[in-house]
Amino acid sequence: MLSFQQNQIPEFLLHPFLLSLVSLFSIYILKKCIPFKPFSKTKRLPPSPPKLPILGNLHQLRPLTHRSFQSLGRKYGPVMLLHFGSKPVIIVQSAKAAIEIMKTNDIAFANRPDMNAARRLTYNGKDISMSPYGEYWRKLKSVVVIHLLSNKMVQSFNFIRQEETALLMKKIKSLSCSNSSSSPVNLSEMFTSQTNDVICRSAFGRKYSEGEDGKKFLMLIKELFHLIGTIGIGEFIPCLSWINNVNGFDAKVEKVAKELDCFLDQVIQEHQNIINARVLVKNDTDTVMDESRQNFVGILLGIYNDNAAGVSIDADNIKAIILDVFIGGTDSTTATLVWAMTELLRHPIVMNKLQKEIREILMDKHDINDKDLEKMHYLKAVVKETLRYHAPVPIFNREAREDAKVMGYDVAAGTMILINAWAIGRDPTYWDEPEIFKPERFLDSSLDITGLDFELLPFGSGRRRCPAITFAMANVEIVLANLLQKFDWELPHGIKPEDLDTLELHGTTIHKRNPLFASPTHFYF
Ligand code: HEM
Repeated sequence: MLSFQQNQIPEFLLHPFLLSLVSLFSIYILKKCIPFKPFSKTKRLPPSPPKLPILGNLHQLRPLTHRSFQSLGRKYGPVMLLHFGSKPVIIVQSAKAAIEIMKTNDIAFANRPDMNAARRLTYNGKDISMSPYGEYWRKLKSVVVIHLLSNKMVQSFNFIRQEETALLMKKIKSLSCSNSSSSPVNLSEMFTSQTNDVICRSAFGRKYSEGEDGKKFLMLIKELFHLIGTIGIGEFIPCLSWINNVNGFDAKVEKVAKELDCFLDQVIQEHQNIINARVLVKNDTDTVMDESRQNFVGILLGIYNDNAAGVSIDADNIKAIILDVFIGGTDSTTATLVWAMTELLRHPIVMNKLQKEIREILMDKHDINDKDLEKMHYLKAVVKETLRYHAPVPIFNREAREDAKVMGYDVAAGTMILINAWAIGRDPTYWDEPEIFKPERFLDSSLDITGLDFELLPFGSGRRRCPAITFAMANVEIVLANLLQKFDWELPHGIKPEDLDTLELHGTTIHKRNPLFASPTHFYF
């Protein structure tokens, strides 16, 4: 995720020099020009750690924010009030409180916080993830849910997943044959390119991993991730907003936004040209539309050209939706695959049990389809446990549209809400031995990941939940099933399973900090 969650505190904000500088000036500025706006004294506010003037509680956060929140929550409870500079932020870290946000008061909390850089990068919030709740957002989300990511559409992209996974297996096989048996392959790198290729083909109808244009686009997406995950200091401390200008952050946002726009214009124009040319040659609009509507851009252009009442969209909508697909889909899916394989390598008994299930169901069948995956209950349990234990989007955000109450506390309109799905997934109130990776916990359980069970929220819940659960899971499952059917895996250089690191890299999506290497041996069946 969705990487739209602006939860990452920039490192420079935590730099000791800046902290002391800001603290020194803070009392002066506080007296002179910053009228703190506390909620009314008559309101019942959530517990809150002591805060500094100007910085609020920012100095108490570390780059792995989900872990900072969890440890503060142990002291201050599952609903706590922090201040990011002058901005009040409520941190939610229990399933009970999450229900009140995303079920009981879903509409009251259906906005996203408005952040300058993210807004600029998403066509002024014309995308789904940033746009405020309302008619416009509803229209866009229904376009995506009905036309791009419905079960039928996800099924129709099965051939893309199969082809790209087959290529991945071929690559691994050739590396495992050419190398000595102990030579490891970089699974992190391979998952990144498989996921990018599947999303590119679904979105654009072709891959962009080769060729100069494509490489530039993938670089731009990388920069986009970085910028969206970094909050300019001025968002929380308005009197320091000039820093974004001086340090080049604003200019960088502008440059990336323009270059992405240029690239997407080109892609849309190419698609429109194909549609026009085919109309001229065949003069058979229906056939032309059917052929061109096999990828997201084609489908969206079809809606744009039809201009049907109620679902009309403009060119910026198309571009913003496509960006959402990349921002939301690439990093989170890759991270899920890397964490799943990491845990399987750390737990050989689980890996063997999963291999047994997959090989028994498939026998000597090479191509794995959605029907085969349906039968793989242990695989589904492994994926759920991965999403619980390593929620790829550990924190997602909302904003209160009106005054509301959460667990008896008053929350003022405009307050930012951060839901720590990672901490909820490890809460001992709901989970037996939460710090242990144990897929068996899901075998006799009806808990699901679609946002109905609030102790497990990898995709969020309520109106703003992720629209791509089926799309994302289909790719994760097909890759894992193939990897484990076709290869046996071990850790390189005699690393013991318990010594494989699970260090995290901070960001909106939590990746494994060090790339995952593992040694494959081809399994003949
Ligand atoms: C394992 C993969 C993924 C995970 C863990 C994930 C997680 C999330 C989360 C936690 C949210 C916020 C939900 C909320 O606020 O309640 C979200 C929203 C979203 N995701 Fe995903 N996501 C994944 C894959 C994808 C993919 C593949 C796409 C697109 C093809 C996508 C598109 C979106 C969009 C557009 C939103 C915004 C929805 C809205 O604001 O209404 N995600 N995702």
